[in-house]
Amino acid sequence: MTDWPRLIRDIHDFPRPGVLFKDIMPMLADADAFATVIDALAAPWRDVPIDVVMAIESRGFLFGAPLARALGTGLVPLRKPGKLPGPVLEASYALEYGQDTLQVQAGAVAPGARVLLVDDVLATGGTLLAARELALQLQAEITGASVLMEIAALGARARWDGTPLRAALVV
Ligand SMILES: O=P(O)(O)OC[C@H]1O[C@H](OP(=O)(O)OP(=O)(O)O)[C@H](O)[C@@H]1O
Ligand SMILES: Nc1ncnc2[nH]cnc12
Repeated sequence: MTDWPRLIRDIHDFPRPGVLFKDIMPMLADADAFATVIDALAAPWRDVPIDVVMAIESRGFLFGAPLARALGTGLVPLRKPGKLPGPVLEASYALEYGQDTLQVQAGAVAPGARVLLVDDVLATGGTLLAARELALQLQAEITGASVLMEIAALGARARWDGTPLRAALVV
């Protein structure tokens, strides 16, 4: 099996001074690593009923789409403002190095749909909590969340809602 974590680079002071940025691009470019990572993300959910993967723009799309295929679910993208034709629901949030807003199309899933939230990096958790808020606005049932990498020192897990939160790698 590929030692994929070694393909994630630490970049100091990006995109802002003081941030240690985890650069996943070399890992994505490696065929074995990418395949291993998608398998690892899918493994905890194989026997869990899930209707839809909700993936967060933009790096979350890189994992959400293949994960949805691996699990045989639908895919609902949560997008940055101005990308989705309306009507849309939205949630604004702070992340490790800025502020942003996510949107989802109203009615994107039926009330009660079982949703898995997917992103690449869990840092402060602001982004994932905004995704959760959108799922709740849609009256979805949050089955859990999956991320490639959790930066544990930033404390997101303590802010999470208690549903299963899986990380393929914790640093
Ligand atoms: O846990 P948090 O502190 O909220 O940070 C995590 C988020 O930060 C990055 O997104 P970014 O907004 O940089 O967008 P990108 O995926 O388009 O690069 C990353 O892809 C996560 O979505
Ligand atoms: N330190 C970090 N590295 C990569 N992506 C991030 N998103 C938020 N914080 C991040």
